Amino acid sequence: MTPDSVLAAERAHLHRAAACLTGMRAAAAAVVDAGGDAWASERLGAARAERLRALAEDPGVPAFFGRTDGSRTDGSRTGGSRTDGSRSDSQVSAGGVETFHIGRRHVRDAAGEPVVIDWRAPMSRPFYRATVADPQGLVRRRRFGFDGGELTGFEDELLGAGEEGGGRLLREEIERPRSGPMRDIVATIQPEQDEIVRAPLTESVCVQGAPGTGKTAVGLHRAAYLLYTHAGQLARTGVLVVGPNRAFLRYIEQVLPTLGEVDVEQTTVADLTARVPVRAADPDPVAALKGDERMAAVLHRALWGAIAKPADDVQVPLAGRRYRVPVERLKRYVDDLRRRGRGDDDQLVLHYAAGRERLALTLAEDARRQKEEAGGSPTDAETARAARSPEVRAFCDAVWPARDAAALVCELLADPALLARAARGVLDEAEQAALRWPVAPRSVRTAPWSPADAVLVDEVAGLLERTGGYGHVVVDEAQDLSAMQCRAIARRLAAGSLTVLGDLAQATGPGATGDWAPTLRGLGRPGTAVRPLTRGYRVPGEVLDFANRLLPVIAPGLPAATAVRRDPGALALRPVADLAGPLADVVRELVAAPGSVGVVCGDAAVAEVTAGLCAAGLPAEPLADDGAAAGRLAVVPAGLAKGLEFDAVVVVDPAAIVAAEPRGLQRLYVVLTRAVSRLVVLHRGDLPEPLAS
Ligand SMILES: Nc1ncnc2c1ncn2[C@@H]1O[C@H](COP(=O)(O)OP(=O)(O)OP(=O)(O)O)[C@@H](O)[C@H]1O
Repeated sequence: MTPDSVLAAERAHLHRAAACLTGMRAAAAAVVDAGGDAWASERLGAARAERLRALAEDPGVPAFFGRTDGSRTDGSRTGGSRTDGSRSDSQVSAGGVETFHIGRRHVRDAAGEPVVIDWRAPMSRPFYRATVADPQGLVRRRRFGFDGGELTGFEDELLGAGEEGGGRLLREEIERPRSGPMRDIVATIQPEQDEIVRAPLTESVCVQGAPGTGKTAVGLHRAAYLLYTHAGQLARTGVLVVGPNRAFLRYIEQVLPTLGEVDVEQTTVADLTARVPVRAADPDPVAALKGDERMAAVLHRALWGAIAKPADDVQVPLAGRRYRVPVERLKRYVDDLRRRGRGDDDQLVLHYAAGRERLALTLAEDARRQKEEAGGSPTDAETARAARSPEVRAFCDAVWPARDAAALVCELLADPALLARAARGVLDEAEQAALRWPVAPRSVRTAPWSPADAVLVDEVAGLLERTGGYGHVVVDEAQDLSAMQCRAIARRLAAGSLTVLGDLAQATGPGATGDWAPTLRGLGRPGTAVRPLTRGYRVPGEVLDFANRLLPVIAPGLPAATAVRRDPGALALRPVADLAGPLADVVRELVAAPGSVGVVCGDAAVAEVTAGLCAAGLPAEPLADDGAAAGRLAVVPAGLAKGLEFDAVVVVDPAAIVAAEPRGLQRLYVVLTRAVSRLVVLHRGDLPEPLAS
C-alpha cells in the first residue's frame, strides 16, 4: 500500500469509529429510566448521565491514536474480555494478521464488535511494551499524527522485521506548543512508564524520577488505569490525588477528565487538613520541628495522657435501681480501653472518642450484669439509657473528657506546662520553647494557625476518630512532605495502595531528608519499592546537562537523567548589567513564538518583574496559588514553579533565587528544568558556583 492509500484507509476507519461513538451515545441517551421507584430512577439517571459524560466526544480528540498488527496465532494477543477488546473479525486481514486500533476509550459498532480498543485494556499492552527485542506478538506498531482532529500522518515500526521507530511522533508530541493545562500522554507512554502505569492495584510504588521524566503524567495515567481495571472496587473506595499546591492542581486537573475519569478527588495537603483557618507562617526550623514525627508522640500523650484515674465508685442507674461500680473495677475498665488506644493501625486502634463511648457502655453493662445476677433481665434500651445517664456522663467527663482537636493543639501551643508534660523525654526545652506561641490566643479561631499547625490538628482529629480511607492514593512531589503530612495522607489510605511520585533532588521542604525511607514509613508503606525514571522527556539535553551540574551538590548519588532529545538552540545564558531592559527584549522575542512563556524569579521579585514587563507593553500576569489559570505569559514565583512547565522559560537572577532560602540550590534546579523548548538565564554577575564551572 502507498502511504496515501494507508492514510485514506485509516481516515475511513476514523470516520467509522466517530460514527460508532455517536451511535453509542445515542443508545446510551435512549436508555429509559426504568427504575421502579424514585430512588432507583435517580440512581439510573445518575449512571446514565455518567455514561453520557464518559462518551462525550471531545472535538479535536480523535477516536484512536495507534494501531497494532500481530499474528493471530500468538497467544499473547488473545484473551481480552468482550467489552475490552475481544477478537474482531472485521479487523483481521486476509494474511491472518490481527489489527487493533487503540484509543482513549472503547468504541464498538452496532453489532457489538470492537472498533477501537481502550488503551487500558489488556489487548493494548503490546502497543506500549513491544520492542524489537521483545515484539510481544506484534509485526507492526503504527502511531498516528493529527492536526486539530484530522489524521495527517503515521509512523510505522516493523517490529517483526527488527525495525524500531525513530520517535518522530514522540518528539512532535512533546514539542507541541502548550496553551494551558497539562495534556495526557496516552498516545506515547513509553515502556518504562507503562510498567508503572500498569503495576497491580495491590502494589504500592514509589517513583524517583528526575525532572520531566513523566512522573506526574505516569501517576495520573496509573489512576485512570486502576479505575478502569478495578472499576467496581475503586468506585466504592475512591481514588485521591494529592499535589503540592493549587496552582499545580489547576495545571494537572484536566488530565483525568480527558481520560474519561471525572470522579477522582484532586487536592492539596493543605486542603486535606484544613480544619483551622491558616493565617500565619512558621520560620523554617519551627515548621521542620512541627513536621517531625516526634510530634505524633507528643500529641498522642497530650490527648491520652489527660485521661484521669477514677477516684471513686460510681452509682449507675438502671431500670429504676442504682448499681455501684467499685473504683477498682473502674480503673481496670479505663486501663483496658486506654491500652486499645495504642498502635499505629488507624483501622484497628480504638479511637479516643469511641473509647469514651465504650467506657460509658462498659459501666452500663456492669450494672446490667449486676441486675442479671440478682435475677433481673434489663433490656438493651434500658442499658443504653443507663450509658447516657447523668451519673455515667459525669464520670466520663471527669475521667475521659470529650476533646476538640483544634482546642487541644491550641492549649498545647499556648501553655508551657501542658506542653512540657506532653513533650517530656521527646522534645528538649529549646524545642518546646520554639513551638510555643509568644502570646496566648484569645480563642481557638483567632489563634495564629500555620500550615504545620493545621497538620497537627488533623493528627489529633485522627486520634479522636477514624478517618475515611481511599482505595488508592497518588501523592505527587512527595519529596517535600513532612513526616506529619505523610501521616495525614496515610490516614486517608486505609487498606489501599499508594503511588508516590517525587525527586529527592527537588526537595525544598524544611524537613527534607534526602531519603525515601522516612517518607514511605510515614505514609504507612515502609516496604514500598523505589523505581527510578531517568529518561527526561520535557527538557532538551542542553538544558538538562546544564541543570545537572547542580546534582553532585544537591543530591549526591542520585542518577542524572538523560534527555530523549537535543536542540542546540535551547539554552541561552545571558550576563546582564541591569535586568529590566534585557528581560523585556527576551520576553518580547519569546512571546512572538506559539506556546506558553514562564518568567521565573524569586518570590519577592514577582511584583516588580510583572510591573516591568507590563510597562514594556507585554501582557504579563503573576501566577498565584489560588488555582486561577496561568496566562500565556506568566510571571512565576520560584516557590510555585515545581511541577509546572512552559514552552519557553526565562530564569531571572538565579543568584537571588538561591539566596532566598536554605535549599536555594534545589530551588534553582527546579526552575532550570521547567522549559520544554527554550531556556534563557539572565544573570547579574557570576552564575551560582556549580553552574559557573
Ligand atoms: N511518554 C511521553 N510522551 C509524551 N510526552 C511525555 C511523555 N512522558 C512525559 N511527557 C511530557 O514531559 C513533560 C514532563 O512530564 P511530567 O510533568 O509528568 O514530569 P515530572 O517527572 O513530573 O516532572 P517534574 O519532576 O518536573 O515535576 C510533560 O509535558 C509530559 O507531557
